[in-house]
Amino acid sequence: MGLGRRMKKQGPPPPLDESKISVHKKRKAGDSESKAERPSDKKRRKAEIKRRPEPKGKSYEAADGKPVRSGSVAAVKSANRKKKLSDVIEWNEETNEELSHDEFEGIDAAGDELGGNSTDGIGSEQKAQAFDDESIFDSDEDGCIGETVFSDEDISDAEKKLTAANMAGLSRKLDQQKAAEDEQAKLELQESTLQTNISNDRPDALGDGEAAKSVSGVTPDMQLLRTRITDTIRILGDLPKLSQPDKSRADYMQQLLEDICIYYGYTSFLAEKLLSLFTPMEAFAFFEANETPRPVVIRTNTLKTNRRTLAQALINRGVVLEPVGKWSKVGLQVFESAVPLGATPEYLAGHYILQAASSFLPVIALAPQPNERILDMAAAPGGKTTYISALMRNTGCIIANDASKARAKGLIGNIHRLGCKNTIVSCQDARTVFPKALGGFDRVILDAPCTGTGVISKDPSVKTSKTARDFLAIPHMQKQLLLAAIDSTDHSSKTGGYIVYSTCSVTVEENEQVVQYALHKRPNVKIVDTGLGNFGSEGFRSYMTKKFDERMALARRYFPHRENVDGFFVCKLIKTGPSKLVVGAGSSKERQGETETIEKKPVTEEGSSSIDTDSFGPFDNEGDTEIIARAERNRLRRKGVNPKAVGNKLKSDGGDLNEKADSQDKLVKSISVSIDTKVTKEKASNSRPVQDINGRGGPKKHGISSSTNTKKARKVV
Ligand SMILES: C[S@@+](CC[C@H](N)C(=O)[O-])C[C@H]1O[C@@H](n2cnc3c(N)ncnc32)[C@H](O)[C@@H]1O
Repeated sequence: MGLGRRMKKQGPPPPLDESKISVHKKRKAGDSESKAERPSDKKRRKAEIKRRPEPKGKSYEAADGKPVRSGSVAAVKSANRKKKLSDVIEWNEETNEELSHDEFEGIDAAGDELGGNSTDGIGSEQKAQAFDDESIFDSDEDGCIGETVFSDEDISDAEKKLTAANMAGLSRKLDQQKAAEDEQAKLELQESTLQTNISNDRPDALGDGEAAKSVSGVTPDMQLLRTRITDTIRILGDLPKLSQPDKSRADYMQQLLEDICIYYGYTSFLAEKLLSLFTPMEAFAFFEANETPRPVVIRTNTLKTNRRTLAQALINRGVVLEPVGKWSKVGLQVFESAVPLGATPEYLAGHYILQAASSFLPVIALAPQPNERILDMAAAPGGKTTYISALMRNTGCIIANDASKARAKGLIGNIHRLGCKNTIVSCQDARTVFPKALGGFDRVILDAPCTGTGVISKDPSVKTSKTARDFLAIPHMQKQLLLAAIDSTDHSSKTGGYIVYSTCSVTVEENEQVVQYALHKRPNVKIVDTGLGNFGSEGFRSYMTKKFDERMALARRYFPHRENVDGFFVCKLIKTGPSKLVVGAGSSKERQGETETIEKKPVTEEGSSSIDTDSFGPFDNEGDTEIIARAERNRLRRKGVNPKAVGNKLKSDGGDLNEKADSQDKLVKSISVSIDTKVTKEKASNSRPVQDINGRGGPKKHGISSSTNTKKARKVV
């Protein structure tokens, strides 16, 4: 379905709350947009609170741990919104401080933009630095020096003009929003009058009255079911006062679980897992948020344009949009579009990519620097790869890997469309290839394959398709991938040594537990601040009976009902020493307490190398020829041809294949040499050791000839 049609059908998505509450907008008293939105928000909250009678003096706990008035999801939403408001204001104020003196100052060359300090480090000092970097890396003026930028900051003339042009669309959006809210308030009012079982102080959510019969029928009455869900949540919020004397908390939780499964269509396995992450009231808000689409967001490709120019071009085509929020200077939120966003001339020219807002965050946390070697382990379709490339201004080298051939095609398409020239695509299982064939990266991003519990609004099939087995197999793979990511990182990188782990899932098994496992297996890494400020919530330090590393709070969690973005987890690690591999359990080496270095650190010109040549070579041409000939015989057999009948030809083919392999060798060698030259030139300015794309280089004194490297490159690239 085209985007335009989707939006027409569903109406405009609610804007990212965060974008509505930036300090800038708050301060602008005359801003019609912020003026227009606040009363309607208030009205909705009022309507929500009004329709649910609250027992006097009772309070529930919101996510921030502060008590809120009981009885309404709106109360939790409101409390969370307030928390977010204060968080964002705090963040924005901090950021503004940074911006006030240097946002657009001193930019006289594209590279300078990235030439600042690393965002990375630890603690508050690091945080401040990270904000600095945010303002440096993520700015709009890339490649468009001298032009006014379209940004959230007070470059108001440009923004005013743009907003004026956009005004009609934005007010239409507000009208629609208001109509939707009125409709919702009406529905909720009707719903509250239907609460037949709240005739006294103790709602009978577990009773077998009419309501219970209606919801347990073949076609349950969804309205009553919803009412029972809200009643149960209310009771769970004040069990001593509201519960029936003979019913326990477990009874109510069981009822809630069953009702949620029926109402929203989850398997009880998944509903229980998700329910366990929140208070019942917040869980309800989460399940509700999964029923509505997140805002459509596009990311400006700063390799080709800037946000203001892009916004203007799209507005001229009838697109209603506004900046995504203070935290990004490249995102635009689209409310309405007269044209399909995936087919505009700007899209085809690579001026933007459709990308969920939360998917920007791992890249911001990665904070790539110019001229670095970066590995994107699971890259397709390339939203993050292309963002990294833009932040590096097409310098250095990104290895964009994905195990899926089909998805890699999309990745290649995006890389070409967006004009990324510092990227090499490989299609391998990252668990086996890295760091065996390639290692020593300055930074590694692992946006891991996951169950997708953060993107249920996009893919509702997750509600029923994920089984207990998935929650064993997928975290297992994530753990393997994260260890490979760590082992592929150069701990002695002068500019980096960082790993970012992210998923679009909200479960603990795929997030904190995976990171905890990696911390246990690799004591040479520790968690550092993501540099994402207070946007999002802290990672869990404990879950049920499990306790995690104290620094897990530095990881960030994002939820659809809190930040109005896809559910996401982002954790940043720093590698402090080389990886050691304890050889397989029970092996003689382990018994002797020996360890083996597996990190493929780049070979420096001066010498020191940690390369274990035995583990990946040498390559055997004769052996290869035999394997190729055998494969050919099998292929012929499958086609029904007797290999012996073409025996002689096959022999000569063997020769041909040898020649082919040789000529391929030459070709790859020349590619390798040209990349070598590129990396050498770029690295020279950083006076870093010369490397080839394998992360190695230098003279043969380490026992690796350049042709060996070439063969390895051929295997991977
Ligand atoms: C969450 S998606 C990545 C999205 C991507 N980072 C982006 O921003 O566009 C996860 C990807 O991991 C890939 N994948 C799954 N198993 C893998 C493996 N063992 N090695 C490398 N990639 C893998 C999948 O094909 C999928 O494209």
